[in-house]
Amino acid sequence: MATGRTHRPATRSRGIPEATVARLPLYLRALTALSERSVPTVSSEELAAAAGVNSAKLRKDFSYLGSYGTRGVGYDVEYLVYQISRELGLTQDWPVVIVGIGNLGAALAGYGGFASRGFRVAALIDADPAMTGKPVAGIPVQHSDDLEKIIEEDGVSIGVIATPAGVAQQVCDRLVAAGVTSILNFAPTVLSVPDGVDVRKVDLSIELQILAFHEQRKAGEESNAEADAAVDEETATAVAPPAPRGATGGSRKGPDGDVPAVMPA
Ligand SMILES: NC(=O)c1ccc[n+]([C@@H]2O[C@H](COP(=O)([O-])OP(=O)(O)OC[C@H]3O[C@@H](n4cnc5c(N)ncnc54)[C@H](O)[C@@H]3O)[C@@H](O)[C@H]2O)c1
Repeated sequence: MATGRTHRPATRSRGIPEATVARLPLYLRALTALSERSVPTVSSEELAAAAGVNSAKLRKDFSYLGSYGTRGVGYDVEYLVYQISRELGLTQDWPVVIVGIGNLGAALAGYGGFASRGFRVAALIDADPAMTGKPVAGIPVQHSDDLEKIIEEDGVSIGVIATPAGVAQQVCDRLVAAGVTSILNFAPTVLSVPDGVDVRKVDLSIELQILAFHEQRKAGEESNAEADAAVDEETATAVAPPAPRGATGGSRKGPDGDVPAVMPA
């Protein structure tokens, strides 16, 4: 089994911080939408809002690209699309293999967003012999015995793992040994890779768990607020002086006669 770290240093060789690299796809997505609407320029504030990023952070990020915009005009949308695409290495075609063509792998194979962003699905690989030759999203599935040959022939450097967790490390090791240097891992397990190999992990259940945490906290805040209001109300009732007899609207008739009105909290 391969050993080593799964993370790169915080900055890349060209001095762009990893956090900035992680935001570039967000800018690109927002800019692509503007470009499709033929919007020629955009202010840092507008683009930051569209990308869900703080505008000062955006200006700092763009300074790493050498892009400063024009005062009063903003950034040239088409040029920024080109600059960010170039920085992310999207101006070239990236053949990708997907390993594990079950529910998830098949859905990923059919996802048009890969191709439109320059990621060509070069091969679909699965260990189940019954799937060999069957087309998924128009691509025939190939058997995992041929994994090394497929990677070499297609010059693949990016592999997507959508196998069960128990075999993910073994699949990862084979991908890496065959020359893959970037892995997108959907299996719920931590992969160990040698230096020089990048792993990105996608786990929707972790995202849901984080949302659950926030939901719980919001619910806690609401019930605390309700409890506080109830305590305030009780305190107010306890200290409220009896309403003067005969005060209009300040008393109501109960079965035992006049009942003191509750003071508003
Ligand atoms: N990250 C996420 O958000 C997310 C979401 C859904 C599923 N998953 C994970 O993705 C993986 C796949 O889920 P699924 O629902 O598609 O499962 P699935 O059982 O439908 O598909 C798994 C596929 O992997 C193949 N396979 C098994 N061993 C293999 C090997 N050694 N080499 C190549 N192929 C192999 C199987 O034949 C099968 O076709 C699981 O690990 C699951 O936990 C992750």
